[in-house]
Amino acid sequence: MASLISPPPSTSYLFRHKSSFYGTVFPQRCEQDSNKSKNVRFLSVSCRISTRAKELSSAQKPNTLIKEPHKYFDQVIITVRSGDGGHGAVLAMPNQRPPSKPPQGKHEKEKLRRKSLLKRDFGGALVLPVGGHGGDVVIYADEGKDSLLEFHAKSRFNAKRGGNVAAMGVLTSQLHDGLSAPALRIPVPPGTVVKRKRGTLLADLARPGDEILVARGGQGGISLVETPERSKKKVMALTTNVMRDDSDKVLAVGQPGEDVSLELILRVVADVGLVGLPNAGKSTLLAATTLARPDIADYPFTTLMPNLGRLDGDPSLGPGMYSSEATLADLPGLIEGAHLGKGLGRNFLRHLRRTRLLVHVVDAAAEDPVNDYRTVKEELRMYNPDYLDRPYIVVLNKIDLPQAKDRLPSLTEEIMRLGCDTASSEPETSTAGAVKRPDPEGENADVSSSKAPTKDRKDKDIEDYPRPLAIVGVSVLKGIRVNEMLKAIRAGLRKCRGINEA
Ligand SMILES: Nc1nc2c(ncn2[C@@H]2O[C@H](COP(=O)(O)OP(=O)(O)OP(=O)(O)O)[C@@H](O)[C@H]2O)c(=O)[nH]1
Repeated sequence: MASLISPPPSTSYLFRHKSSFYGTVFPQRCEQDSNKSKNVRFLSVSCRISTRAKELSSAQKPNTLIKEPHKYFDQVIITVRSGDGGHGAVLAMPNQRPPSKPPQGKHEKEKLRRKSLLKRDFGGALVLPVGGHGGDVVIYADEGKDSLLEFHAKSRFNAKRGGNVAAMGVLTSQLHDGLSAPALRIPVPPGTVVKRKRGTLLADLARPGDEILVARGGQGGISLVETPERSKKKVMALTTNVMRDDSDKVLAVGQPGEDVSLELILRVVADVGLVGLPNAGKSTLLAATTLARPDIADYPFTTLMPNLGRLDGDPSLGPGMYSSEATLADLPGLIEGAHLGKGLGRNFLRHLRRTRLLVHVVDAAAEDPVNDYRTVKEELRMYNPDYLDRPYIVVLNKIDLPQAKDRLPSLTEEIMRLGCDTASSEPETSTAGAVKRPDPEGENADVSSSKAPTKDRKDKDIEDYPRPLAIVGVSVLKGIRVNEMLKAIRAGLRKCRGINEA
C-alpha cells in the first residue's frame, strides 16, 4: 500500500530560460513503495506544471536556447477600441396628474417649483439627459518618442466608456447628462504611418503634433419619459435603440465603441541618411558631427535601429545658417541581400524614403572598398531605384589608416566611374582631396535630372545613375577633413532644398 507523504509547503521550483518565466513546479505527493526492499525506496513525484511549461516540447528543455521572435522597432499591429456611449435612463414625470387643488403647504409648493424648473428647449419641449459620449481613440506624433518597441509589450488600447445618466426614476431639474469619457491619446514617433491592418492608409504622422482619430467613441443613449402601458408598444416600435433590463425596464442604451486593428509603420524623418556596410563608421560619423551618442563598436550590426542626430547650421552662412541645419539618420548597416530582407535590410531601407540626401560611408581601409560601395548601391537599386536618383555624397572613411590614405585617389576615380554625369564636363578635385561634380547651373540645379540616355528602369545599371555630388576622404574617428565633409553635406542639402522649392 502506498503511503502519502505531504511535501514541505515551501517546496516549489521555478525554472527560467533567459528572462522568460515558464512555470512553477509544485510537488504534490511522494509515494513510498513499501513492496520494494526496505533499503531502497522509490519516490515518485508527480508534478503540476503550469500550462506554459507543458507547451514546451521535449526538445525545448528549459535550459536549451529558444529563439525569441524579433521585435520590430518600426512596425507593429495594435488593436484599439473606443469607449461605448453611456446609457440614458427611463424617467417618470414628476407628479403626472395636474393638481386638483392649489398646492398647500411648503412641501407641495416646492414640488411644483421644481417641476417648473425642468429644462425645456425654445419650443417648450422637455430636454432629457443623455448618456456620456464614449472616449475616442486618437494617435498623435510625439517628438519624445523614437520607436514603436513599446507597442510589443502593450498592443491593446481601450478608451473609457461614457457615463450613464445618473439615476433612474423621476425626472428632476437636477439630472445631468452622463459624463463624456476623455479621448485616449496614443503617442507615436513622428514619421509613423497609420494603416488599417492590411488595408488602407489612414494617415502619415510626419510632423510632431500631427494626429488622427482612429476610432470614434459611441454616442450616449437618450433618455425616455415613461409612458403609460398602452402607448409603450408604440414607442418601442419607433425606437430601435431600446433594450430591457432585468426588471423589464426599457433602457436607452449607448452606442457601442469601435474595435479597430491598426498597423503602425515608422519611417524615420531625416534630411540626411547615412548608408553603408556594417562597420564602415556611420555611427562614428554621426557622433563626430552631432550631439547623438550612438553605440560604436568594432563589430558589425552595432546599430540595430536608426539613430538620429541634429547637425547645426553653418555659422559662415551668417543669418542663413539655419537653412543648413539638418537631421542625420544613422541607419543599420546594409548587407548583400538586404533588399530581400537579409539582416532585416528591408526594414532599414524603408527609412531612406524620407531622406533628401544620402551619404554613402565606405570603409576605405577595407579589402575592396569599391565592391563594398557597389554592394550598397545595388541593394538600394533593388529595393527602390528612386534612391539612386537621389543626390548623394560618398565619404571614404578611415583615411588615418595608411592603406586607406594611399589608395584614396584611385578609389575616388573608380567610384566616379560608377555613375553617369549629369553635366558635360568631368568632376573637379578639390585641394583637400574632395572631388565635386561640376555644377554649371548653380546651387539650385536639379541634380536628379540625369542626362544619361533614357533606359527602361529595369535595364538600368548602377553606372546609368548619377554620380555623387562629391567624394570626400575623411577620418571621422580622428577628425581628419570632417569640416570638408560637412561642407559637402551642407552643399548637397542646399541643392536638395533648391529642388524642393522649385
Ligand atoms: N581607424 C579608424 N577607425 C574608425 C573610423 N571610423 C570608425 N572607426 C571604427 O570602426 C568601427 C565601426 O564603427 P561604427 O561607427 O560602429 O560603424 P557602423 O558603420 O556604424 O557599424 P554598424 O553599426 O555595424 O552599421 C569602430 O571600431 C570605430 O572605432 C576612422 O575614421 N578611423
